[in-house]
Order: sequence, then structure tokens, then C-alpha cells
Amino acid sequence: MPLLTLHDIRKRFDAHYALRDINLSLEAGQILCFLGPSGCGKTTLLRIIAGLEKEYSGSVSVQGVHIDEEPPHTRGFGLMFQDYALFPHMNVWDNVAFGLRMHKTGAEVENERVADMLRLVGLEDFASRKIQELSGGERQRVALARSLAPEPRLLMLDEPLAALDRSLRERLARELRQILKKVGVTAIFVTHDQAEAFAIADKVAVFHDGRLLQNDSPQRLYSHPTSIQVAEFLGFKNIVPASVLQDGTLLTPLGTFPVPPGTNKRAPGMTPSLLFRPEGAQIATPMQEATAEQIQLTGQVESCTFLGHVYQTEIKMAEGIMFRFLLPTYPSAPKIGEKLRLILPAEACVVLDSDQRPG
Ligand SMILES: Nc1ncnc2c1ncn2[C@@H]1O[C@H](COP(=O)(O)OP(=O)(O)OP(=O)(O)O)[C@@H](O)[C@H]1O
Repeated sequence: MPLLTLHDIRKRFDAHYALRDINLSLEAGQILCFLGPSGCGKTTLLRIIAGLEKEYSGSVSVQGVHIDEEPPHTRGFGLMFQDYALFPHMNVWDNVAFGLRMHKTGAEVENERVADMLRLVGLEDFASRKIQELSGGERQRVALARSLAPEPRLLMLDEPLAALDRSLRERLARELRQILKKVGVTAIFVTHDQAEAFAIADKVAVFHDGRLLQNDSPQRLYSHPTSIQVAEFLGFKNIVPASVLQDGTLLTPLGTFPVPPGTNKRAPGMTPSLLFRPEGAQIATPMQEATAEQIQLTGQVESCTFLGHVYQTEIKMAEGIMFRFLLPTYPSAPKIGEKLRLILPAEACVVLDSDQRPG
């Protein structure tokens, strides 16, 4: 049975729906990321789960038991916010011990748990430091130690890395996953940064305008985004409209393509979109033809940027459509103005459905 289940959650602020029909579940020990642009409802959903937001429809269950009527402090959940909310007048030890003291766990448990948590986050030598004397990354680790100390059955982290600079965020994202996995805590992590979500999560739930669009592993999400909104949010560019012909093939402005392997056929007349993934394309040699497992595209090189391991190449396709591919750095750089024939594995194509927006 999942640890957490959300059933048909809806939340309205006046006439505006902040959340619509959210259904999802989370297994014990999993890290789930809520990913989506600002205002899509991530924090509101976190507040509903935490019990801080009372007015909503639908239900929140833990191991099959509805907890909608339970006050926040009896849910056994931990929360860590972007600003960490550390107590500046207390030292590191007292900050980490705070939750345990609230639960009146006693000195022996406190000494053991706080020492364990400081060791876990690599701050065992910082116990008597004041919060003002810590770097941003160290504060983040104190906040994490504090929220893990009472052994929450679910830990929720709202943009905990947002205040840090880019390189520190990347390192701390990796560290954060290692620590959460070491403890085995079930966690929900909110972010609007796709790279952060991929680095930390077992599952990523993508939100847009109050709706849950897709909930999958980072690998699955990247290889099989199901809608244009998800694909665009993940940064994919090479998307064209398609219409399904009588034989099930997909007619696009760039030609007709077979349904990619492992993809359900859409009914004739439907109008999905087709994404061509940027990696995996090869420049065809003059005699080379695409096999049955490959597709072919042609276009003219508009720009070419050396990224070290690949050339990011902008290619003007039929009807002036601009695509971007990551091409190998050998045998030579694509030349601006050159006409190229590209061969891609059939899996490089992904069928995207339009976002359904009922009601
Ligand atoms: N107390 C409130 N009263 C009215 N509208 C609200 C309130 N709280 C949130 N909203 C609205 O609900 C929507 C979702 O907000 P929410 O804070 O959940 O988004 P978010 O995805 O967490 O955004 P961000 O990444 O900027 O924190 C937004 O349109 C927001 O303006």
C-alpha cells in the first residue's frame, strides 16, 4: 500500500482553481518531486498535505487512512522551507534538537539523535556554531538535520536549494539525495528546476496551471514526455504538428513518419504532435540510406556551436521550421549553409498528445 495517496484534490481561491483533480500516490522510501513553473500550485498542494490548508475537496490518506481532519502537528510530517526558518539566536545543536525537545524525547535520545544527524550531514564539528557564522550550504544542511531529527514519516521540502548559487545547488542536490536515501525517508521535494528534480527524485510529478500532467521516473519522463506542455517544460524544441492518416502513419510538415516503436497508435484524424529528440542523430554519408528502424530528415545548417562532446547545430528544415540537434564532433563540424541529411533512430521520435483542458 502506498504511504501517501492523494485522491481528486481540488483547491479554489475565489473563482481561480489553484489545483484540479490531483490523483497521485507515493511509496514508502520514495523521493517525489513536484516540478512546474511558478504559480502552478506546487506549494498549495504541499500545504494541503501538511494540513496547513484546510479548504479543499478530495482526500489525503496515509497508508489508506484519511488524515484530512488531522491537525498538522499530529501528522508526523516534517517540513523544510526555502528560507530554512532556522533560529538565529540558537547554535547548530539547539536548532537540530528543536523538534525533539518539542516532542519531549528526553536528553538521552536527543544527544544520540542530534549527534547522528550532524554526522549524517557532515556538520559534527559545528555543534556550537551560531547560525550567522554558517555559509548558505551549511545552513541548508542544518535545516535538513533539524527536519530529519524527529524521524518524520514524510519529509516535505519546498524549494530548499532556491536561495543558493547554481554550482552549490548542483552539488547539494546530489548530497541531498544521498542523505535522504541513506535515512530511507519518504520525501516530497518542490522545485521549478528540471535538472534539480532529475538529480534528486525517484519520481517527478509535472504540474501546469493546477493540473498534474505526468508522474514518472526522471528517465521515463525524459524519454517519453506525454504532452507538449511536459516536453516544452523539459526544454525540448523540435516539435511539429501531426495528423494521423488512415494507415496510422503521422503526416507532418516534414513528411510522413511511422508510429515510433512502443507507442500506441492514435486513431485516424487525430492531431497529436511529433517530437524529434535532439540526441542520437547522425549525419548520413552519401551512400547511406535509413533502415526500417531509422528515420531520415533533411535541412540546412544555420548555426553550429561547439559544446565539447557535441556540436549544438541549428538546422532549417522544410517550411522554415528550425530544429536543434546535438551532433557528434567527428569527423568534422557541420558547416553553416551546408545541406545535411540526418539519420535518427526511430525511438528519437515521440508522439505528444495535446493537453486536455476540461472544465
Ligand atoms: N492565499 C491565496 N489566495 C489567493 N490565491 C492564492 C493563494 N495562495 C496561492 N494562490 C494562487 O494559487 C496559485 C498556485 O500558487 P502556489 O503558491 O501553490 O504556486 P507554486 O507552484 O508553488 O508557485 P511558486 O513556485 O511561485 O511558489 C497561484 O495562481 C497563486 O496566485
